[in-house]
Amino acid sequence: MSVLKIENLSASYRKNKVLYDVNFDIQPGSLTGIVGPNGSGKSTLLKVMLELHPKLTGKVKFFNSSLSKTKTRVGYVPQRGSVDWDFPTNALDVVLMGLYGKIGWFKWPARKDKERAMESLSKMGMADYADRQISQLSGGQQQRVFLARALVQDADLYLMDEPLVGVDAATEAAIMATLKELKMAGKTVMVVHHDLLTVEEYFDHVMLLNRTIIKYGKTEEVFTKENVQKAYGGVLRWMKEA
Ligand SMILES: Nc1ncnc2c1ncn2[C@@H]1O[C@H](COP(=O)(O)OP(=O)(O)OP(=O)(O)O)[C@@H](O)[C@H]1O
Repeated sequence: MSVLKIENLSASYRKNKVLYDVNFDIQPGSLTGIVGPNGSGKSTLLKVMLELHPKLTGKVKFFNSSLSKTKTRVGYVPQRGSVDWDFPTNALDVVLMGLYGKIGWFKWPARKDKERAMESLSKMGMADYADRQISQLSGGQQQRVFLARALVQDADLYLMDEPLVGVDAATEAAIMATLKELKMAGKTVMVVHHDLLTVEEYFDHVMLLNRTIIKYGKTEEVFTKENVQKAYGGVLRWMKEA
């Protein structure tokens, strides 16, 4: 069973081609770190797959089908900075949005939906903040609310854009524990990640990206000095020698 298969994908912003010849078939049940230098197209890759930005060429298949037919099985955690946090809503409502695919946009959430959303907030240590306006949460708390929203959706594939950026050590540990639980439950998780020092500890698969796939596969096979330097243009000092 294929979870996410990409063929010959390319995309651009106006005339600036930022992704070309992208091909991969994600290992089901894997926890993959998407790693590459700034501007290498990591966020764009997620957005194009999720049809938030148009592709120029290529095929994107979720569960051997289209995104529109599999939407409730795909969870997305966007970059925190890409969201309007002044939007007047509270943490619980943000989490309830994760259920809308299932309960329908114009239906009032039932008590059990609220209970599920509260459970998910509790799991991320955010139950006490359910009624708090999202603009009044710290960055790390906002990130936890996003994770709670993804969890309540109970998707089979999660795409997360830098969930660990700007969070403290406790939040990072809580988020990583959650991602590992998702993996243990048989879910597939892909995470845009910046910290090369934690790649081996956190991810069983790595996708090295620099406008195209430099290498994708098991961490121990792919995350080598040679491949990482290829992805980063050879300017990177290999951290293991430091
Ligand atoms: N909305 C946009 N309009 C025009 N160009 C864009 C836009 N968003 C991204 N780009 C450009 O596309 C390229 C890829 O950007 P993208 O955000 O996908 O990279 P990234 O790997 O996620 O970067 P980072 O690690 O800095 O978050 C960059 O050169 C960027 O400047």
